[in-house]
Amino acid sequence: MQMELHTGIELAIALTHQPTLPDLLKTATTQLETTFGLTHCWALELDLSGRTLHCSALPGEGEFDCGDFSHPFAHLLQTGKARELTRAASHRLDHPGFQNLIEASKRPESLWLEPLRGNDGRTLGILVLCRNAPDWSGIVGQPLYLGLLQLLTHQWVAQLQSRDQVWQRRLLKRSLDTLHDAETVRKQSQTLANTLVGTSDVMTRLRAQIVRAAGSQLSVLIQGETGCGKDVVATGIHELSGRADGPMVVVNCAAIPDSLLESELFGHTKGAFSGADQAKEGLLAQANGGTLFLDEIGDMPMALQSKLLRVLESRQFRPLGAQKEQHSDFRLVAATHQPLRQSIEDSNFRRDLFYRLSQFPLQITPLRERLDDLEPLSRHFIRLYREREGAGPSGISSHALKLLATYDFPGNARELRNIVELACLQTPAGDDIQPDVLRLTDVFADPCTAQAPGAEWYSTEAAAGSGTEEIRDLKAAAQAFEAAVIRERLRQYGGNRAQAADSLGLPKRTLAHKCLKYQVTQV
Ligand SMILES: Nc1ncnc2c1ncn2[C@@H]1O[C@H](COP(=O)(O)OP(=O)(O)OP(=O)(O)O)[C@@H](O)[C@H]1O
Repeated sequence: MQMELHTGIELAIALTHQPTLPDLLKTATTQLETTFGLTHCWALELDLSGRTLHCSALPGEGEFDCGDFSHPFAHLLQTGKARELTRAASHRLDHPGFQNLIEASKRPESLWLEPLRGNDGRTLGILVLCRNAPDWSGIVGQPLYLGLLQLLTHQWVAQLQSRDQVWQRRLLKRSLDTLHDAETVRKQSQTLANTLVGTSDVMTRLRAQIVRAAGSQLSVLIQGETGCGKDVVATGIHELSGRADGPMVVVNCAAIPDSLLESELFGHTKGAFSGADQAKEGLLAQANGGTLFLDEIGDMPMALQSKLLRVLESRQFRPLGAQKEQHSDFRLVAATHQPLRQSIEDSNFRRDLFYRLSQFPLQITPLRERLDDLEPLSRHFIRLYREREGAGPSGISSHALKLLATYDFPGNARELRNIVELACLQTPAGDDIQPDVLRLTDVFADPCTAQAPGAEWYSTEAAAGSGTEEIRDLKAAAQAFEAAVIRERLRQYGGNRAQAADSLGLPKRTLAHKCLKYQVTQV
């Protein structure tokens, strides 16, 4: 009796000290084997779904489907009653998993199958006791055996409960993380809304995407029509990123002549080529620790595209004339108004570079497809005008907004800004902009066909000094004049940009950029 008590206490201590359920089951089965002289003891655990019994100690799969009555465990779980299974009976069952268990138990003479339930009523699993003697009454009737089962089920339930708690905690943490993530995105999107204005659904989604892009190190490719805000988006990415304190280096690939673009990007040593009197640090090096924004990437010459691809793979580059490679840690943002997939088809853009650039693609919807943004954008441009000029209209009337909504804005937000600024000039300070001051034809349109009131001030005659009284914004007038000259010259050369550029003393690339900027597309 003393001996039995001693064994019982030792077993109880061992069972209560197991940190996990597998440890508990391993200890319990080993203790049962040694205490009751069993050849084997297996513990089968019912999974969370309640459909499968698992026994990790068994070789092979060790899984039993609770709906499969070709093994005895399904029946046992259904009745909830313990029973003996003789060797003869066990041989008749041809379930492969069960035969595997019999084999691993060295084909014992008798098995005792004990279903286990917790005191909270849930089914926990099954104990399989094996020995080479019939008649289990000497074991399963013993108080030590019954006490052990009670302790085992108690500990088993406790383990499941703590596993549930860990699981619950994990679930809670995951949902808190998601909430926290959503809150960060919401706050940063709100900040971004001060510069990237718009209340349309697409704009709201775009801002959230920008925040996510900013939080990653992925290369971003921004695509969208001219004037739709690609620069604003690129700046937003830089400013919301961890590199905001570093430099943002902007390169307009369309504005720099082909022959200079490579040395501008990579830099050069002194004497690397004729005219290189001084060594010059390239823009790649200058972007170290910050963001490199390659605008109009679609205009990058093919030869340079291969070199850029190599830089993007290693962040290593060699300045022209240099012996050694340099390293620059920059984050790349690229933008284009060109349909790059078409350029790839036309063999003007490298497919591998496209995939490298567009790890995080962002598409900006044209303004005409997000008319909800017209009002907030117009008010934003009026505010900017007032801040710059010190006075201006207080807002814009609903009729004026209705008129704006009828226009399709080929020049997108840039064109809206020009229209609003021109209207600001003609609206008394403190009033609202009215429809009659909205010039809804392209201010850079052909002067010969322009319908807008006052359009004549930017005809080529303006250059001769006549009709300039109405000019209130010299910069806009000068740009309009430039656009008119380019358009005329292109017409003169039948659309041949090389000849038109030559006749104006401009590199072809500069002319191309100006055409883009002023939307000179047809001649
Ligand atoms: N959502 C916006 N909120 C506030 N300003 C905007 C927005 N979109 C564009 N703008 C303004 O419109 C003008 C043109 O924008 P931006 O230069 O970013 O366009 P872009 O797509 O880069 O043009 P391009 O194709 O010519 O390079 C800028 O003055 C910019 O500040």
